[in-house]
Amino acid sequence: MLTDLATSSPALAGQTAAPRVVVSMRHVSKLFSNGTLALKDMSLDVQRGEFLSLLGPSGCGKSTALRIIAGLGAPSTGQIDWPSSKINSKGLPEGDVGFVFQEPTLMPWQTVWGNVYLPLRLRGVSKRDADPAIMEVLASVGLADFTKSYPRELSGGMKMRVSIARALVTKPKLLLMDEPFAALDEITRQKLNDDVLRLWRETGITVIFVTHSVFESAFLSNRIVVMRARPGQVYADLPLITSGVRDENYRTSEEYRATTDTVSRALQEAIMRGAQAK
Ligand SMILES: Nc1ncnc2c1ncn2[C@@H]1O[C@H](COP(=O)(O)OP(=O)(O)OP(=O)(O)O)[C@@H](O)[C@H]1O
Repeated sequence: MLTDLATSSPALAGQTAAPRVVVSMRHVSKLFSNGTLALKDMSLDVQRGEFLSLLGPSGCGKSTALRIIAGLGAPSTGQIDWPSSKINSKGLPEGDVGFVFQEPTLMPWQTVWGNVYLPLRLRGVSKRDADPAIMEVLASVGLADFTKSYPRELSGGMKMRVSIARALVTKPKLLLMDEPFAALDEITRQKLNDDVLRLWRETGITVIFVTHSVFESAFLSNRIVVMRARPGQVYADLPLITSGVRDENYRTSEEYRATTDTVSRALQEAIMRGAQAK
């Protein structure tokens, strides 16, 4: 029998309430000052507990959409709504959003502990009070034994784990990830995919994950939003159903292969539409 991955998540199993919208893009367009229309009339409701991938060709506006959701850029027209969050004076849900970029952007002069402390320090939390949360999140990403290490002593994958821990230490409701594993080798990438999926299941956090990779999006997501370019828009919105846990066996299953076929086709169509609009 087919089961939605979200309902097989222990963190979500007890949540019987109707899905709630965490963030909503309403007719968002973005025209940059150089005349590039990066997004045109993009609307998207992200439901609580979803693992949603934004997939699309280079330049279709994935990062622009994510940055607008994060408040790192304003829409030219349209708006972002946070129906289930308290909003601060800047129109943002204070403390409710974590961001992981493609580059880990760690402070080289700080230890792993010090880097993960940053968001709590900015909120005025003392080192002593912050320590339990930092140790917990570092354990959850497998770095409990590296608290005193400096970034230069870590591998690329470990640096990315620090970046994820830093984004999670404030326990945000929504985690935004912009091609976080694109620069990593395939084995490290698969391991981090497993870890992110486990963290998602354990915490019930909502994730928006930007990627170019059909395989990565099909492995991780329970919803894939395929974007087309020129202008950036939603081309297809694909709910993903899986019969069980997404693990090593799933990677080689017929079900995964069929899913990647479907997603690849949608992406090819989206690319063709973008090319026709050139
Ligand atoms: N600050 C900016 N000023 C002008 N144009 C920009 C700016 N940022 C992005 N763009 C343009 O907007 C379009 C969308 O860019 P964006 O980075 O959002 O795409 P993307 O889908 O994330 O691409 P990629 O997958 O290659 O990272 C591109 O044409 C890009 O050149």
